[in-house]
Amino acid sequence: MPNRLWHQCLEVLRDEFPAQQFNTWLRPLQSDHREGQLMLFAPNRFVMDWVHEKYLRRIEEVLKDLNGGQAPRVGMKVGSAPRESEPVVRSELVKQDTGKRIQEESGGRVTEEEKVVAATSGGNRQAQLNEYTSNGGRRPVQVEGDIKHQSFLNEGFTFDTFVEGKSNQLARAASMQVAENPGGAYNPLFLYGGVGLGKTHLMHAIGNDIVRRNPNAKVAYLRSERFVADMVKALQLNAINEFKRYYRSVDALLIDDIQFFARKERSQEEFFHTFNALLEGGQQVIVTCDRFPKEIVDMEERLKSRFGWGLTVMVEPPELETRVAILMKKAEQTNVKLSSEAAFFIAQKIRSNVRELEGALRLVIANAHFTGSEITPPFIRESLKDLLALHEKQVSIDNIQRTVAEYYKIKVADLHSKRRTRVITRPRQVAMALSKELTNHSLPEIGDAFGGRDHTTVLHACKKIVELQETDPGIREDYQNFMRLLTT
Ligand SMILES: Nc1ncnc2c1ncn2[C@@H]1O[C@H](COP(=O)(O)OP(=O)(O)OP(=O)(O)O)[C@@H](O)[C@H]1O
Repeated sequence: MPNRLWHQCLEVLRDEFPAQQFNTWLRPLQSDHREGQLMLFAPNRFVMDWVHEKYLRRIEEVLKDLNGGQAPRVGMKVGSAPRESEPVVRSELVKQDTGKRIQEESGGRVTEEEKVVAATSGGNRQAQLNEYTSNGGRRPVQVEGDIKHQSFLNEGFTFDTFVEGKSNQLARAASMQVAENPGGAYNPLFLYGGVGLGKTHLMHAIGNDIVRRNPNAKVAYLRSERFVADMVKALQLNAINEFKRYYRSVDALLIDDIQFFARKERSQEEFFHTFNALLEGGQQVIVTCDRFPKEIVDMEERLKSRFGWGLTVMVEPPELETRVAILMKKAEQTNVKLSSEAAFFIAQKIRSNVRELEGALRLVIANAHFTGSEITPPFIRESLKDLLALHEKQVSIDNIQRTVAEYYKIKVADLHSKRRTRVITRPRQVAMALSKELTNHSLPEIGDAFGGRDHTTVLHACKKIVELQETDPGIREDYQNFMRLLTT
């Protein structure tokens, strides 16, 4: 039966919850609606428990409203929806494979847990938790040769050296869980987000922690290009079976920047089978990417769908306090005294990503060493002169207007015009708020740049956008995208 009801419910929830929460917990759910019962399928036990605890009540309310005041019975299961009832939803919603297909592709063994939760009735939570424990034994690991794959891990990237903030809290917590219990509830773990935000760091931290807990664990870390190169070499040398055996023998496979698999069909195919074999064997897979799985272009649907079976978590750009904390931590690691005033000054100037933030700090420290100076805001301004000039040059009002117009598919001239329809005023307000945040122009200067508007109009726009970011997940997501587009 078509899942129109669930589709409509998702559309409502999409507007109610922040994009990260929606993408992590609600978007991956599949549904099957028949005979007055709506069954929701979660990719794993953890997601099921979380949804059950945090969102189910709201889901039921929305369904009731949408269904003319009559709530369907709602159940939850770990697994995939039967094929014929896959959701007829907007293309970007996750569409996953059926249990039947897994069975065929994984040689007849279904690995998912099929325990049903009486989702509506509150149920006995302890009993539920007890029910979810069976996931098959871990396959004994055989490793080819004596290659020490741990050596690919950067030992400096640990949980201890990773600074927690609102932007990475969930990703860090999930990563720590994976390190504690590899091959367990979050398999695969899919970490995504913009460049230089700590995805690789977290991935290594997991690998390092797995090895610390179990020195015999075989952890393979590699960037996706390396997987491709290894495979090509194996094909040339007629050694593809060894290649397969090797990658299927590890306890944890960590693949960085999976987006580079785009258009590499054979590699995707090979990875798909490796991936299945590992999940089937209870071995951990961790993947990082610069975007949400569904948004990766030129990647096979079945692979993208498989990424969503475990936990998909976004790493966001760090907010000011986290940037300050990161700088303090990095300075401490290099035994450099950095006042909070100095850290704050750098963090305010460099907003793009952590890699740039580190680069700026390195530059300041090196200059301080050479000149024997104290690290003060004027000294920092001088040391980072070129870098800041570059930033200021890049983020001009012009640039903001072009980016915003392109994003919302309107003309730059519309932003200057007197037109007051919603499709124009909202982007105009967003562009004004961005100009205030990212440039040093005054309110009257910004007003001038938007067709000679009064500075109070600019002020109103800035307030409005702050307000909307609190209440409208769509605007919040747009704004974050702009910050990323304009500052990285
Ligand atoms: N929260 C954090 N605490 C401490 N250091 C961090 C944090 N986030 C990022 N870093 C540091 O920033 C640098 C860049 O991080 P990393 O290489 O993990 O980024 P990434 O998200 O994998 O980027 P890319 O997509 O370009 O590979 C690293 O040196 C890392 O240690």
